[in-house]
Amino acid sequence: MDAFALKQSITNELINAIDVGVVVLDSDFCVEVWNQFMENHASIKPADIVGQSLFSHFPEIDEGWLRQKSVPIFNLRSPVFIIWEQRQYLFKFGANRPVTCGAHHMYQNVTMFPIIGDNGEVSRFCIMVYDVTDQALSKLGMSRLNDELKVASRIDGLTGLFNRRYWQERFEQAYKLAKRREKPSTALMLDIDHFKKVNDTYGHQAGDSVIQSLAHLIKRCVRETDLAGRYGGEEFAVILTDSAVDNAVTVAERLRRLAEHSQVEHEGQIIKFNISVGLAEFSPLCDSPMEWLERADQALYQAKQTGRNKYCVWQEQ
Ligand SMILES: Nc1nc2c(ncn2[C@@H]2O[C@H](COP(=O)(O)OP(=O)(O)OP(=O)(O)O)[C@@H](O)[C@H]2O)c(=O)[nH]1
Repeated sequence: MDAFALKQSITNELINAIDVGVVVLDSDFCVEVWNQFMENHASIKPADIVGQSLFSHFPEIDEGWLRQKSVPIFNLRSPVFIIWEQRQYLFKFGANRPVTCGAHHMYQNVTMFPIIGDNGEVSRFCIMVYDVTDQALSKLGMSRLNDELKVASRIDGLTGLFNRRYWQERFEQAYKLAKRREKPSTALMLDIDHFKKVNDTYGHQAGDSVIQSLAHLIKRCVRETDLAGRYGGEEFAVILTDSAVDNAVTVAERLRRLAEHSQVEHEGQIIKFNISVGLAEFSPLCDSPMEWLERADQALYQAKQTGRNKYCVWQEQ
């Protein structure tokens, strides 16, 4: 075997041994080389595809798109890269381990580069297909996990409402928005009356059920665009966006009445509870978000001082 034939034979061996898809196409996208990887994954033998159009075997490949993508290979002699984040795959191959890895198809990174002939012209090009399924799934899994963690870090575990830290973050935005807009918004602070007695009489778990029950009522009464959060143990804060205090008192009264008529069942016992509510409409005179919220808190204090199981609206004096 002469040196050229030896080199040719080694090249063929290598092309078939590597765990990467190798396809050589002429300028009309007819297949010239189809390696073992491609045969294994496409279940098409080289003899059944060489000399034929790639598109006739893979109708799922967008012909116009791939032809357009390959223009720089011929015009500029530059390679082209397609990563799985842009397009999950070029060839629709099944995943190697669909059950254990959880993917329905193989994610691929693809490199296409020109093959320059003896005459210096580019009349064919090579496509290399890399199986990056594991890498893609771990990145996708990681970003899903991050999204879940982000949601979990904002939600109060007991009630499913926003926790205090996230609620405050959103409240600051609501305050800025209220400052810029003409439409009024109203802050509500709610607190369960004599809640210590509920805990002392029925136990802490029963108390938790009461808190959950009130959270459920709040979710029922406010709009999706409103901002509801668990502010402390048995204290909740709600911003009713685009609601003047006249409308907000209707919501507060509905909530108060729902609480008054609700019954929480805990280990065969029926627990009844009441709430007090403080309301304060946004005023441009509030120099900070906390000043606005403190007004609602002062109104809540007044409701507690003047009998509980009622709402009070903040007033200047
Ligand atoms: N079960 C339960 N109790 C809590 C939780 N967080 C705070 N508490 C209890 O809530 C009670 C709040 O009591 P107080 O602040 O004295 O208020 P109150 O008894 O509701 O009285 P008023 O608000 O004045 O009507 C305390 O006993 C806390 O231990 C919680 O997550 N679960």
